[in-house]
Amino acid sequence: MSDDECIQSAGARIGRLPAERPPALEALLRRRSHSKHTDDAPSRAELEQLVAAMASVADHSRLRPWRIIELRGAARARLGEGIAAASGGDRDKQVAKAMRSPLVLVIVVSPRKSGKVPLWEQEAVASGVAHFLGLLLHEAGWGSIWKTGAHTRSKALRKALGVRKPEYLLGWLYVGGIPDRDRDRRPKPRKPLDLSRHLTEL
Ligand SMILES: Cc1cc2nc3c(=O)[nH]c(=O)nc-3n(C[C@H](O)[C@H](O)[C@H](O)COP(=O)(O)O)c2cc1C
Repeated sequence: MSDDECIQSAGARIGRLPAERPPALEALLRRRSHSKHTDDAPSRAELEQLVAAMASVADHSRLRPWRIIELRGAARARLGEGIAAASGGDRDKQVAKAMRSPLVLVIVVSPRKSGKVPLWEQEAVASGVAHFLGLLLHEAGWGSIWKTGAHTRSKALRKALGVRKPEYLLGWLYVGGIPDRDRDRRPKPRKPLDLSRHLTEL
């Protein structure tokens, strides 16, 4: 099956879709994470363009209750050092893990005071930002994967990354170039959804 046939069959399972699928649907059907990256990474200018697009994420009262910390080069070690401090684990091992990709984007919930918008709604916005950013990165030809861990919300990791309460982490995206062997792969097969469970009616 060609890439297009594979995507087409995924789409066909979702519903009656026009032959020319809208770009957002196409991008979502093709989206996948990549855990292995080359040393290439989006430039600061490219990243700014993608992050600027997050102004369109649905956001109750437009609080924009999030921020992203960009880690490149030696700064990536801060992630590993924070995890090692939180877990009491091997610093060098954690630092090596954090440096596995050329760019790390730490996703931070930055709660705003609001009588109307509770924290869970603000976290939902930050989560949307992480999802859309991963989608846009993929569409732009970059690989990314959202990671977390047992110490994502630990004080030690927050401290290492300069994140102060009430801010907290939603995890981080490892970002980089997609290796040729992965780029050539056909779209990731997805188990079709059981729509009787995921789309219910009253
Ligand atoms: C909030 C969140 C946290 C995640 N944490 C991890 C993680 O720590 N380790 C991991 O291997 N995958 C984690 N994942 C899943 C990967 O990001 C990815 O979705 C998964 O490998 C499946 O690949 P796919 O996105 O191509 O379907 C997390 C996903 C989300 C949304």
